[in-house]
Amino acid sequence: MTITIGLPSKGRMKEDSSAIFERAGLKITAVGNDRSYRGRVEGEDIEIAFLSASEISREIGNGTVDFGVTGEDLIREGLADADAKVEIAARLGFGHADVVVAVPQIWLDVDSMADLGDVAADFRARHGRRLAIATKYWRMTQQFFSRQHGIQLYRIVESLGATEGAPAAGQADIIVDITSTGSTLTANHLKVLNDGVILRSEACLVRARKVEHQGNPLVAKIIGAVREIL
Ligand SMILES: Nc1ncnc2c1ncn2[C@@H]1O[C@H](COP(=O)(O)OP(=O)(O)OP(=O)(O)O)[C@@H](O)[C@H]1O
Ligand SMILES: O=P(O)(O)OC[C@H]1O[C@H](OP(=O)(O)OP(=O)(O)O)[C@H](O)[C@@H]1O
Repeated sequence: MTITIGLPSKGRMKEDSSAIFERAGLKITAVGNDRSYRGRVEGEDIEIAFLSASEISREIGNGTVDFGVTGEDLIREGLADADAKVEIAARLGFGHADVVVAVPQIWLDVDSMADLGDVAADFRARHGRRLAIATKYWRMTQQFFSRQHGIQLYRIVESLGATEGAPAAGQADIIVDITSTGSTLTANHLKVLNDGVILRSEACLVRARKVEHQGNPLVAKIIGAVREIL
């Protein structure tokens, strides 16, 4: 059985992902010319599909690829019931970023999710509408606010980019977004709530849970080889 691995074809995870496999002794060669989105691992029955980090999460979820390297945030956001569909086989130590709840710095008496719950509860009475949260992480936001913190009175405003600018632009009151150095949040006068880290994400080797993987020596070899160099 040929094993297919999805690796980032572009973006911030591209170089480190391919390098991990090389270091693990799985040397990737492109099939066709340099612009090809298919590759192979030399000497093994392994195909490489070069895809974007978000496509990789989707393709592992539906089992089109057996393994992939992508951010845990994209797995948890992209897939309902992620743990049933995929296994995080290894955390790779790059692509670190936190998915966080951030509010305007001028909200001086809001430092925690409990404080934010109080704000949300009387937001409509004060402002005539629900608290608006700008994010592209709507699944994680709903889980964190509704299930973990019992906050039900809010509205999600889908943001596809420049999310940190949404409060100043009047599109939303607060945001849920990814941060690494924190400089974009600071530049936009936002602060992370002290218990507002939803997920500490990093690049992961992720496996689609498939019955045919059980007892497959190549599957075990890939996981073993990657874990060994971490
Ligand atoms: N500073 C950062 N900002 C955004 N994402 C980051 C950052 N640091 C690490 N990441 C991680 O990188 C991954 C996204 O990478 P990238 O933006 O290259 O993906 P992509 O799917 O190709 O993006 P797009 O399709 O939006 O161009 C996510 O898993 C995210 O957690
Ligand atoms: O905490 P920081 O180090 O400031 O990083 C966080 C920012 O970096 C990313 O945007 P980027 O400009 O890379 O573009 P993208 O949204 O297209 O990935 C991300 O969406 C945040 O806006």
